[in-house]
Amino acid sequence: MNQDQLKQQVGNKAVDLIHDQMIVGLGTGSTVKYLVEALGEKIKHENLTITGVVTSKATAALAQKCGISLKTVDQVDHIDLTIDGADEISSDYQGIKGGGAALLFEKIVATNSQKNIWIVDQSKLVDKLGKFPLPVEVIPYGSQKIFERFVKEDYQPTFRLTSTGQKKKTDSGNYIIDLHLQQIKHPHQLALKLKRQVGVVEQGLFLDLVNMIIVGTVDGPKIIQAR
Ligand SMILES: O=C(CO)[C@H](O)[C@H](O)COP(=O)(O)O
Repeated sequence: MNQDQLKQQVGNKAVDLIHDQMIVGLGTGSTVKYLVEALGEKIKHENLTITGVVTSKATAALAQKCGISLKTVDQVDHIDLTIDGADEISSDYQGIKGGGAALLFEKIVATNSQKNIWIVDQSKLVDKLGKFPLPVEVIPYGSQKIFERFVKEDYQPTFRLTSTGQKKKTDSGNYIIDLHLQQIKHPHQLALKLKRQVGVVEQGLFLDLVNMIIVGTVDGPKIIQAR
C-alpha cells in the first residue's frame, strides 16, 4: 500500500465517527480530502444533517463541492468533534501541524471542539517532534525582525515560499516561518516562548489536544486512544 492509499484508508475510517445532527470540524490537507469526500457520500446516501466547520479556504471549496453544509466557528454553539491530519505525532501524542499553512484556523477549531481526532499514515509517527519543520505564523509587518531573532536563537528559520518564489500567504494574509529544529526537547516551553514574540500569531505545536489517532497501516487502520 502506498502513502496515498493509507491516507484514504484513514479518511474512510474516520467517517464512521460522524453521525446524524453532528457539528464537525474539518481539518485541512491531503488526508482530510479523503474524509471530506467520504463524508459527502455518507450524507447523500444516509440523508444526514451534518454541519461542517472548516479550517481553510481549500477545505471549504471541497466541502461545498461535496454538498456539506458549512458554518463558521462563530456561528455554532459547539463542535462535537474535529477530524484533522498532522505532520508529526510524538510517542506521547503531541503534534506538529501546519504543513498546509492552515495552523491558525486549525488550532481555533480544535480548541473549540469537544473531541479531536487526527488521521495519519504511519510515517507521521515519530519518537520526538522536530524533524518536520515547525511552522510559525507571523504578521507580515515586522516579520523580518522576527526572522532575525529566530536566526539568533539558532532555530534555522526559512520563510515558506510559493512555487513562484514569493512569500506564501496564509488564508489570513500572514506569512509562515518554518523552524528547522531537528529535535524539540521541551515543546511546552518552546510553544510559550514563540507565542510571547510580538507579531507571532500562532505556532504549529498542538499540545495536549488530540483524543484519538487513527493510523493507516498495511494491516488496516489502527486506533490509538491518546487521552
Ligand atoms: O496541518 C495541516 C495543514 O495545515 C495538515 O493537517 C498536515 O499538514 C497534514 O497534511 P497531509 O494530510 O496532507 O499530510
